[in-house]
Amino acid sequence: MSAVTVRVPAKVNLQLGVGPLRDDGYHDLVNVFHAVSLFDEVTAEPAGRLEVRVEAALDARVDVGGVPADDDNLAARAARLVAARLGVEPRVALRIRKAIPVAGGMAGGSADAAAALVACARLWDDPGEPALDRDDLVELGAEIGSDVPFAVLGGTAVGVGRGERLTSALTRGTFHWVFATAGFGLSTPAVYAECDRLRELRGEPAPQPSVSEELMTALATGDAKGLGAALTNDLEEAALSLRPSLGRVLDAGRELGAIGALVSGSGPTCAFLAGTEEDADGLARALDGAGVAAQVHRASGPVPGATVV
Ligand SMILES: C[C@](O)(CO)[C@H](O)COP(=O)(O)OP(=O)(O)OC[C@H]1O[C@@H](n2ccc(N)nc2=O)[C@H](O)[C@@H]1O
Ligand SMILES: Nc1ncnc2c1ncn2[C@@H]1O[C@H](COP(=O)(O)OP(=O)(O)OP(=O)(O)O)[C@@H](O)[C@H]1O
Repeated sequence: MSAVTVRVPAKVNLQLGVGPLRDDGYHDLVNVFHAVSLFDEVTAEPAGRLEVRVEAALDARVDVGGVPADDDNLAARAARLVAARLGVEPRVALRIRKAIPVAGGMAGGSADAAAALVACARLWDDPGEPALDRDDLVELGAEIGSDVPFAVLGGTAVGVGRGERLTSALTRGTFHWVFATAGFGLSTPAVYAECDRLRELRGEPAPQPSVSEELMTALATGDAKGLGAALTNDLEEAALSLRPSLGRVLDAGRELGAIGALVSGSGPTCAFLAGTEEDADGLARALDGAGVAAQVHRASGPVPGATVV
């Protein structure tokens, strides 16, 4: 087989309930993932050895400077895992075209890992009698990072454990989003640590999170207003504590008509829900004009996970 290209979406967390810190350094979560139409592409092509090339997607003003173009890239780790599982050498050139903001809380690195899992399995597995199915790739993804399994699956899903044990959620229709990126990144471990610190400061025991019924009902009935009201993120306070300027971005989105607003995952990207596609277009233009964000993107969800194109 020659080259395989896989398209993979970004995510926003519709509910991020953070429980106690576990002995292994992770937190128990209730993590409602939602895949949105902001895509990276990974092309895998047979080569003499494992190589990684990272570039910004055409028309995307993504700064790829901080993304490793070596073995540390999560996509390279994914290629090695698939090769080990199939008993082949990881002789592949991975070309990553990024449109998902880097270190933005939208799981860009995890998305590339998921795309590489799917692409390398397609390159190396026996098409007649595949050794690895989608579920195996979801499982392999958990060895790379907590967000990787969802990027393989896509759609909307509830993640428990550290976010890697997934169940698809019922949704109706399409939701329209606007994303405001920041000119800086936030480190995921630093944001979780800040969440713990703030809780300790208040003497507040970490709650055991549970899935929001309001959220599930809004998703199942396609109720954008209900969804906007039910969005929650336990990491938001921590992200705002580390970067108070994000508060102004959230306020601007709300004032300009968003029906829901929150920090995406560990931030710093802020996510805004609009009632209709037209509303989202208007909100994106207004937010751009307000000059509070580095970049403003329109997207919709749910969309499928890593898919061969
Ligand atoms: C913030 C989210 O993006 C929301 O989906 C994820 O929880 C983070 O997922 P991720 O980037 O794939 O994170 P991983 O690579 O698995 O873990 C990076 C670090 O984040 C923290 N981490 C992550 C997941 C989790 N359930 N609890 C944690 O405390 C830990 O410090 C961990 O060392
Ligand atoms: N393919 C990749 N794309 C982006 N970053 C990568 C990749 N591989 C490794 N990294 C590293 O991971 C760090 C976090 O990048 P990423 O874009 O995944 O953050 P994020 O979107 O905040 O993740 P999450 O939402 O899962 O917490 C980067 O600073 C970079 O050093």
